[in-house]
Amino acid sequence: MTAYETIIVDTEGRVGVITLNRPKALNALNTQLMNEVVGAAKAFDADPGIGAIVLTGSEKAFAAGADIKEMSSKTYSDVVSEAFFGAWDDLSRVRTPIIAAVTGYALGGGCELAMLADTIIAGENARFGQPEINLGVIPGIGGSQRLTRAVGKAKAMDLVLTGRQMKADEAERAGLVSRVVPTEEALTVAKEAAATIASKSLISVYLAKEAVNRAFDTTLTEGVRAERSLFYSLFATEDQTEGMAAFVDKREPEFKHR
Ligand SMILES: CC(C)(O)CC(=O)SCCNC(=O)CCNC(=O)[C@H](O)C(C)(C)COP(=O)(O)OP(=O)(O)OC[C@H]1O[C@@H](n2cnc3c(N)ncnc32)[C@H](O)[C@@H]1OP(=O)(O)O
Repeated sequence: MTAYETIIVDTEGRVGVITLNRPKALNALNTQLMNEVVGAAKAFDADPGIGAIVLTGSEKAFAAGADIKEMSSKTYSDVVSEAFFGAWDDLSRVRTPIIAAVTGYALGGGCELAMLADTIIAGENARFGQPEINLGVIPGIGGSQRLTRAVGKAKAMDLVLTGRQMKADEAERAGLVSRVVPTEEALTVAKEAAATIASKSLISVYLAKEAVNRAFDTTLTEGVRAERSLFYSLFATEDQTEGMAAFVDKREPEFKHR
């Protein structure tokens, strides 16, 4: 069992749960927390017993951004030589689907961390924003890119340039979050969605995630070609045989993840 100081790690069946746990600092993302979250996510990803990951915070704050107190004294040479925030990029290489259950503040790096997940389920009290402009900087964990892809240029410019906060209902209309639910239900709904994903064939889940992500970094023609190739490859798996046989036999499939 790995001991963590800034997160709580748990499993429920085939679902891994990572809870940010720096309540006094509204889950501000310091270097230790970054390394712990990334380490826990990678450990879940390496575990074939885990089929989906839920990432969450507290009711008041998913995360109020990068730790401004840690960041405030850094110089240009510090951030370059440390490759500051670089470890967060590892989350985008996790193949196991990650669902962010967001309640409260998801600001700056908090919003960027939620967007590093594959989908976001928000409580009604969630507040999203990229307020870095108020600190004399800009987003640094992919916010200018992922937010723009999620909500389009007009709203991304609005949020990044004004630093204003966006409520959950606006975030849902804009396409940033997949569902808004009562605040106290957000974690439960996220865990249920994760359990549903974890009940599928892990191989098809990996390839489904890869196919959707292709849409963000290639042309439509190349993306459709990549999807077709991934689709064909699934006909080499036992789970495709089982999944289709189960439908024909009118029974539930028993996936073996191979
Ligand atoms: C990663 C990059 C490059 O994209 C950059 C960033 O992420 S920059 C950070 C962006 N986030 C912010 O600018 C939000 C900063 N926080 C706030 O504006 C407020 O805390 C709030 C609106 C989220 C909540 O306000 P309130 O309820 O009044 O609580 P506070 O008293 O302000 O906060 C409680 C406690 O938490 C500490 N805190 C909050 N946010 C951070 C943070 N981002 N970094 C470090 N510490 C944070 C705050 O200082 C308070 O602690 P004490 O000072 O009382 O010990």
